[in-house]
Amino acid sequence: MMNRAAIAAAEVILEVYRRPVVAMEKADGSPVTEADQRAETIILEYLAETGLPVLAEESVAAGRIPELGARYFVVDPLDGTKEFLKRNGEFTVNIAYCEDGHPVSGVVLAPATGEIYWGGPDGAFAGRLAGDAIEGVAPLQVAEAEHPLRIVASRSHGHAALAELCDTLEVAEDVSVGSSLKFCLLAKGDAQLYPRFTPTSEWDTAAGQAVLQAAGGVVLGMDGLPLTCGHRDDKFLNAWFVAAASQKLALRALAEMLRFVDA
Ligand SMILES: Nc1ncnc2c1ncn2[C@@H]1O[C@H](COP(=O)(O)O)[C@@H](OP(=O)(O)O)[C@H]1O
Ligand SMILES: [Mg+2]
Repeated sequence: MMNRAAIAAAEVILEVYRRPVVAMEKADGSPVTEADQRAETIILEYLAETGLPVLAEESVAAGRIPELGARYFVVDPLDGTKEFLKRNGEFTVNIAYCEDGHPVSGVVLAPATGEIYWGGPDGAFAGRLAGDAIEGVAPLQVAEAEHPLRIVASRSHGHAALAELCDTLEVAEDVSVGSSLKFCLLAKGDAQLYPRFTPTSEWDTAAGQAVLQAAGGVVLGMDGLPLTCGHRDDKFLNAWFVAAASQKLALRALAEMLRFVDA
């Protein structure tokens, strides 16, 4: 059902993507487009069948914050709006299902390329959209190889500490990519580490986290525990985190990242 909702949202996003796009500015200064809003409306229609609350980026921006119980969805209808506006294809539809604050399952779909990644208790999978169908479905599994280490980072939100971390951890290659596709690169074994030094919201990470966890990876906050959702008092913002192919690698990176906290 989450996959169907994401596919329907992707169709609307592509329709907008094919014509000249006009960006508006949200209250927090970040860009939003007609695609973000229309995609979210469609996803909410699909998820309404479940009767569960939905924490969704554009609804929250408009002041519609649901009362979250133990089970709810977290939605970013268009993650990587900056990449969407740059027309580089690196934007995604994200839907996660959470229980007791933990992302349990999720889907990340890149409309421009048709790549779809999903994961949950039954494992993690990737495929490619062919109309409404998904073809070439294959299981996802992280690749833990620690040397050479491949690191992924935000294309639009870098941080000075990243260069130093790359030196310390003997990183072979660093790849920049927009949006939650970074989690998917780890899930499919193309990279091992995604350290995030700049803020994100829960809807930017929940679906990618579910996919990565289902593929054998981890997403840890600075306390060394898996990231959790539903933090209304923090305005649903995540602090720094690290996503990695293994717990061991995540903890090694965290030890380095802690040196930069408040630096
Ligand atoms: N200061 C900030 N506070 C909260 N989230 C931020 C932020 N700066 C960037 N982000 C988030 O980072 C996302 C993009 O990630 P990346 O830089 O890895 O591509 C954006 O998603 P949207 O495009 O959905 O707004 C946005 O939510
Ligand atoms: Mg986002």
